[in-house]
Amino acid sequence: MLFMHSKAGLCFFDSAQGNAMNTSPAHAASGSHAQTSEIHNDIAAAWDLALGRTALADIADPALTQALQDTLNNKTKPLGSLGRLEDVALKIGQILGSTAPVLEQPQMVVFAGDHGLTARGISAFPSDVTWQMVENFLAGGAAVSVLSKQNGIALTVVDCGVKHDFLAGLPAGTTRPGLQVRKAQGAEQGTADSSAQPAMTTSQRDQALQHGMALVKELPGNALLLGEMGIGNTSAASMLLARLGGLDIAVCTGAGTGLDALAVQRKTEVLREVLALHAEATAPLDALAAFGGFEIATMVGAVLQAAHERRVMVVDGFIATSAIVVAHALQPQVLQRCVFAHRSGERGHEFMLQHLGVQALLDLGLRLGEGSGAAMAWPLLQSACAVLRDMASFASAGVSEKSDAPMAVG
Ligand SMILES: O=C(O)c1ccc[n+]([C@@H]2O[C@H](COP(=O)([O-])O)[C@@H](O)[C@H]2O)c1
Ligand SMILES: Cc1cc2nc[nH]c2cc1C
Repeated sequence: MLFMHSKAGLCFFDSAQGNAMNTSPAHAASGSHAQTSEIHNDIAAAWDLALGRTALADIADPALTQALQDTLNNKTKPLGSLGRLEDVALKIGQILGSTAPVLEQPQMVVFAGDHGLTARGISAFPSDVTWQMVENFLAGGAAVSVLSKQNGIALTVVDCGVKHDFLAGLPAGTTRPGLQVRKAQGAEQGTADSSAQPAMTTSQRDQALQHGMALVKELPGNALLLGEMGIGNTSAASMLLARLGGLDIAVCTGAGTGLDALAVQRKTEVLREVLALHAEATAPLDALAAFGGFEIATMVGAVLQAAHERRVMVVDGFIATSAIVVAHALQPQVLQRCVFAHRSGERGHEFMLQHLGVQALLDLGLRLGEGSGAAMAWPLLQSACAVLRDMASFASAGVSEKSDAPMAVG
C-alpha cells in the first residue's frame, strides 16, 4: 500500500487493486471525524451512509408490495401454502423492484482477517488456520468452495487483514485468481489485541469500510452472499452483539470452533474484561474499532454499498450477522435488503437474530461460517424467484379458485 497526498487530503493507494481513494479519520459515532466529502466518487454514497449523513431509502413500495402479494396469491396453490418461501419471494421482488425478479451472477465474498485477541486463548484453533483456510478456499477444497461451485456462485476471498502474505515470492503486480488483497495500513499482523488497546485505529477501520464499499462496487450481478474466515472472530462478534444489543456477554458467548464448557467460561471472562476496557465505545463505529476485526469492518462497508445498490444480500452465520448488527445500527433499512440464511449453532446467534427482529431460513445446526450456510440457502432464493416468474395463475391454468360457498355437512 503506497500513500500519497492529494489536494483533497490523505489518499491511500491500494497497490494490489490499483485503486486510489481518499480517506479521512472519519468517525461517525464520536463526532471526531473530519468533515471531508472528498471520497472516491464510486463509494461516496455508501460512505455518507456510514457517516449517517444520508439515510438509506425505504424500498417497501406499497404498490409493488401489493402487486407482488397479488401475484403470489393468484398462483395455482392455496393461499400462503408456500409458506416462508413466499416471504422470500416478496422480499426479493421488493429489492429488485419487480414482480418477476431474476437473480443474476451471485457473488460469494469471504472476508478474512486475523485477531490479536487470540493471544488470550479465546479460540480452540491457532491463528495460522486463517491463512491456511484461505488457501483451501482458493484451491477449491473448503465447504464454501464446494457449495458455491455446486450452486453456480462465483467465489472471491478478500484478505482484509490476514497475518500472511498471499503474494509472497510473486512478481510485483501479480494477482491470484479469486483473491483480493485489501489490507488496511498496518493490518499485516491482523488486529491489535483488544484486551490491551482498540483492535483497529479509527483510520484502519475507515480504510476497511472503504475497501468493502469499493470491492462491491466492482462486482457484477445483483446478489451478494456474505461469508467470513478468521480465527478468533466469534469473540469480536459476541462483543459487538453485547455492546450494540445491550446484552450480557455471557449470553452472547459460545464455543466458536469448539471450546469446551470451561474454556467458554474463560473466554467470557476475557470478553467481559475487553468490554470494560472499551466501556466508552458505545456508538456503532466506535465499537467496531474497539472490538474488530478487519473482516467484519470490510463486510460492513460491503453491506452499505450493496444496500445502496439494492443488491440482494444473503447473510451467513454468527459473524456475518454481526456485520449486519453494525450496519443496521448505522442504517436500519439495511435489513430490507437481507435474507438471513440460517440460524447458527453458535450461542448468541439466536439473540442476534432476535435483536434484529428477523428469522433465518434454515436451522441445520451449522456453525462453520465461511459462507457455507448462505451457499446452502441460495437455491431457496432461486426457487422463490421461479415461483414468482414461472408458476401458472388460476386463470392461466384454468384451475378453479377456492369456493366461497360453505362446505356441505354430512
Ligand atoms: O458463522 C458462524 O456461525 C460460526 C460459528 C462458529 C465458528 N465460525 C467460524 O470459526 C472461526 C471463529 O471461531 P473462533 O472460535 O476462532 O472464534 C471463524 O473462521 C468462523 O468462520 C463461524
Ligand atoms: C478448519 C476450520 C475451518 C473453518 N472455516 C471457517 N472457520 C473455520 C475454522 C476452522 C478451524
